[in-house]
Amino acid sequence: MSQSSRLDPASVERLLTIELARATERAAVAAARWRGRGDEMAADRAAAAAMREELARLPVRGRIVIGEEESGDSAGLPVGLEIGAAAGMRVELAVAPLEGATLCAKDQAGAISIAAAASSGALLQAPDCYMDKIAIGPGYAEGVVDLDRDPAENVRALAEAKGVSTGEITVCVLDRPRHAQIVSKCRKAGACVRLITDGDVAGVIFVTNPEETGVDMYLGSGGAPQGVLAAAALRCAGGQMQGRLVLETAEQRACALRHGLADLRKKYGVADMVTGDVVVCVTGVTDGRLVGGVVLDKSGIETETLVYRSATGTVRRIGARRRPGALLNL
Ligand SMILES: O=P(O)(O)OC[C@H]1O[C@](O)(COP(=O)(O)O)[C@@H](O)[C@@H]1O
Repeated sequence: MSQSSRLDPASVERLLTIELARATERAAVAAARWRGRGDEMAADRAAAAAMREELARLPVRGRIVIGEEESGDSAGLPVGLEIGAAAGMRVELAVAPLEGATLCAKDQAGAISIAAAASSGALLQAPDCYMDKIAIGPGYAEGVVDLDRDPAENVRALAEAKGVSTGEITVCVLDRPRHAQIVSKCRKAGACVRLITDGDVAGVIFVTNPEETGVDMYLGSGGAPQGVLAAAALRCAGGQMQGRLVLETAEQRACALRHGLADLRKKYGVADMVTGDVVVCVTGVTDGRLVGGVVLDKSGIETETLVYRSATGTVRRIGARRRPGALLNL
């Protein structure tokens, strides 16, 4: 009998908090070797291969539901891949071995490695399309902001709920031409807009800790798979999020239907995107407001990882230091 089959699901889930951290740590270290080298693909590939090796050791029967689109790379992490060492509990995995590949390639702040594990059927199988997103942190009444409201109205409602002026609200937005309206409306309402060039998973997660990150609200469209990863973190750390798929092509619509998403205009809340308990790990690749980046030097390798667990709402910050050369067997 394998070890995992002797463990009850709750114990497996607790074990996953550290085992999953190993996977994001290892991917982050692999990606960090490519920081500033201008090669996004190489950084992506290195992170995926490293994460795959570590996920293969998980004491579960895992299946990737959010991952890479079919790349044909045998070391990658495509959607549908069955992975894990044991024949025990079935687990769904959502992964972005390197989220913010451009940030990594340019050695800019905010590149992370992220993975989430949940029980079978718990994660929304978002197709590879955009998602319109709005998110705020914990402690507010449900519905204080809404995806279908004007950005200025959302800024005013959040300021009122927070008991501050709109000038004290900071909205994080991906710096894209498609967001020009959102940016100008938020600014006109008096809010400060923090533009990020990439990495909206971290952008959304910022709202869970406004004291540290300075971000009260996230607005705009980014990847739908990234939306599910961010929702998983919010399921653990608290906060509200709404997301709606932006299905522009017939292929994307067909893919959504194949994944069982019958209502293509549905506004998903956190609990719709992640319906059960989840564990989420985020390791920094480059320095960022959420986590510090990998430190690689003669004396060793340091990583910083945030580990979120929805069952208890625990958020751990794990700093790890390894001997030089310990890279391949973290
Ligand atoms: O660059 P686009 O097309 O606006 O897409 C936005 C998406 O790209 C990212 O900025 C980076 O994603 P990658 O790491 O896959 O390049 C995401 O965080 C975001 O959801």
